[in-house]
Amino acid sequence: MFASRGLLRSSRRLVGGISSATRTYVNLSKPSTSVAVLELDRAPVNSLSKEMADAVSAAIKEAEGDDKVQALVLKSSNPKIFSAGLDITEMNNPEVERLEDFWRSIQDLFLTLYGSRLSTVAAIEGHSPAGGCLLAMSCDYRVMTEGENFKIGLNETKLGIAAPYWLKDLFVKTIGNREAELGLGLGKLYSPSEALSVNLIDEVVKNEDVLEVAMKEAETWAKIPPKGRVASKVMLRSEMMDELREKKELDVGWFRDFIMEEGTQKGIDAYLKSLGGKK
Ligand SMILES: CCCCC/C=C\C/C=C\C/C=C/C(=O)SCCNC(=O)CCNC(=O)[C@H](O)C(C)(C)COP(=O)(O)OP(=O)(O)OC[C@H]1O[C@@H](n2cnc3c(N)ncnc32)[C@H](O)[C@@H]1OP(=O)(O)O
Repeated sequence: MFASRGLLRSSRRLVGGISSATRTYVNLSKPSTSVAVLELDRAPVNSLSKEMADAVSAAIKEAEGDDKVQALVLKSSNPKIFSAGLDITEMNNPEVERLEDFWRSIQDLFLTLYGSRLSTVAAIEGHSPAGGCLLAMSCDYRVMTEGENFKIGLNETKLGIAAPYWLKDLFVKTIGNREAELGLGLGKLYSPSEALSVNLIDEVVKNEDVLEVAMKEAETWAKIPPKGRVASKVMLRSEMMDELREKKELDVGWFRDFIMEEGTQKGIDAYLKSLGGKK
């Protein structure tokens, strides 16, 4: 069971020290010996394009490459938006090859974050729909800023699309089957207090406290001896990860066929135009 690929990843290939390394779309820093902070920084809404997904995966691997680092806080440079989810423009009238590569990058990001040897704490600043919720649910602990207008959840059905089976599985694991049926079917977006009540998040805090609370939580996780902690994480997460690894290309095909359908394209186009009322 412990042989699950990905978790307990070798760090030999990876860059060692992290000193406020800044790269496109993400900022990686190490404010304490054992905790790294990965800031999502793709204006205006931290949507996940292929390049953004690749940048986040690379930064997680870089943090893992420092043997002293045991925990990672995932935050946003935007205090009102953690992540608006997948970059919808990637799915709007796409080139097929690019669409498939985009999906592989999203799969890899999920496998990298969900399977990280690091304890991961999401500091959810503001909105976190769909792919944003995926990022948050892939972490070990979730702290969200208060404000009932902020929303988190899986709203895919409202765009005329469906969450892939592995995201559905993650949702069920996080909030249970009945609430997932309601949440997925209705494309429900939860306020912080609602999200807390269904265990989609673990804590609601004041905006100004979110990073401090997340850092404190990360320090707590970082103190747990890693051998047992990582082995426990493998036991809890490897089955889902192994299944996706086996079905990766099948899943790419399902995604491509679903997105390329004329009806899906009409729905995505209409949704994109409604956003901000500008497109
Ligand atoms: C059975 C087979 C299954 C196959 C699987 C198929 C598909 C499922 C795939 C994966 C699951 C995950 C899916 C997703 O993540 S889809 C994305 C869902 N996200 C959303 O619905 C959020 C949309 N955005 C918003 O609601 C708002 O932008 C906000 C986050 C609440 C912020 O609001 P605010 O008022 O501050 O900003 P604007 O709305 O004015 O937006 C500013 C600017 O950004 C553009 N934008 C917003 N979100 C996205 C996005 N996700 N992708 C791309 N672009 C986005 C918006 O259009 C504005 O642009 P403009 O040029 O007009 O300034």
